[in-house]
Amino acid sequence: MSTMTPREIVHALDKHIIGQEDAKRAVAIALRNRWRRQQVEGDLRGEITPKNILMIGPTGVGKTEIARRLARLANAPFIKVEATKFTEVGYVGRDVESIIRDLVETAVKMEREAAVRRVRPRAEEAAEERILDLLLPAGRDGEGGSGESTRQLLRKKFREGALDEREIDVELSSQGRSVDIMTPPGMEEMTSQLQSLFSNLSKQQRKTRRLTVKAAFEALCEEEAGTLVNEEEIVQRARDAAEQNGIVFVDELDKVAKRGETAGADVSREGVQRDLLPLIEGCTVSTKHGMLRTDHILFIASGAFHLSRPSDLIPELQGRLPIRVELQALTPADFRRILAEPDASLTRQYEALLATEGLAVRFTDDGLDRIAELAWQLNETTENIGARRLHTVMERLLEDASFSAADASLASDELVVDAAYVDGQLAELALDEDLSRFIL
Ligand SMILES: Nc1ncnc2c1ncn2[C@@H]1O[C@H](COP(=O)(O)OP(=O)(O)OP(=O)(O)O)[C@@H](O)[C@H]1O
Repeated sequence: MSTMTPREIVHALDKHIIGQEDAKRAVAIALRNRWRRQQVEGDLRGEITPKNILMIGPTGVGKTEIARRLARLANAPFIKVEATKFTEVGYVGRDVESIIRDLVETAVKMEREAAVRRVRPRAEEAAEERILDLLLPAGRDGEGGSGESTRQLLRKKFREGALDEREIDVELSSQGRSVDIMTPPGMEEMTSQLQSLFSNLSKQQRKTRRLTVKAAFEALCEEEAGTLVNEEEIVQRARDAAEQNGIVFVDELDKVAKRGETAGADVSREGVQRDLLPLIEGCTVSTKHGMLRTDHILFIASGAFHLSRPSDLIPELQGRLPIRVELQALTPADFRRILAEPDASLTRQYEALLATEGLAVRFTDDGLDRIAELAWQLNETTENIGARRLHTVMERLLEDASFSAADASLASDELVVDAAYVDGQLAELALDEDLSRFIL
């Protein structure tokens, strides 16, 4: 459970998301409220339910990003779903309860990774012994002093990496490889039952494989870690994490809101809202890992609400999404900041990628201005896809450099991306509306 204060949370989000202060504040409060609830004693704690959030704003302005980063900060199980992907119960399609099943799966995966990290040192020790056994079969019989000293010598060599490339035969269990089973949508429960049946059947199989010492060590570490972790504990922790900490992001909620003029015409959309309601209000969902209560899961719904309004949602759902935040459309100035400021900003990513080829890319101030302006203009003239436009523009801008960076004959080992370079690469394309629709 995160103990960060709302101010600290917003500060941490600032490292990744430009602007959108209202939305950051809202999610920061929601996260802090979880910690607050844990401090409340007695029955009242169970009564306090999360205040779910409705984010309203055009596409590509950071709605998902804020929720995803929040979940990462809180180390909370997180899933994103699109409301339009679901169909009313009774119709062919995915039913909304699969959201909760997927959330638990995510939580199990997170807990398993954490458990494996915790037992890793012990797993490494055991794997090292098994490697030494394989390299020195005689040592296993305890040949006395000399065997032991050879073992120590090998151990030293192994730790120094001197044996990494040597090949050995190692016996590994083939457990863990899950069988993919296709069942019609809506039958996820059956899939998971069949899957566990098959994985039980394949459990005992062991296979000998020829691997390098390095690869064998990794494989043995995984196998040892598998025996050291406690599956029941993992599942229990995962269920707790999903119930108490889970965050579900429901995108495109506006698309299942009925519009005034077509009221009644689209029963199934309203049906999806009706099905979502119990999850948000708090119900029990049956999952592979047992029954799960949804009362304390935080729901963040989002949508552009261009054609419909939040008031077009069914009243019960409106009541369950009491916190409304509007995200602003991004300006060229925001684009410029998104390019350069976040911790892993696009410019930094390209700099790092091309640096591996010995090419130093430097973005000048006027270069960044120009990229931001171009991307913004393209959103205006073609389709507005928000900050996602920066990805396509940057890819195109640096395509030549990416292609030829590995050439030994490169004239210079520095590439200065200034306004002139940007214009040279993109201006012509950007002016041609038809062409840019396909390429940028
Ligand atoms: N305010 C912002 N600051 C930094 N990066 C942003 C911002 N807005 C969007 N981005 C970047 O743009 C991409 C798309 O944003 P995001 O997924 O949050 O869109 P969205 O608002 O949820 O849209 P949609 O409703 O279509 O899913 C992300 O990769 C993110 O890095």
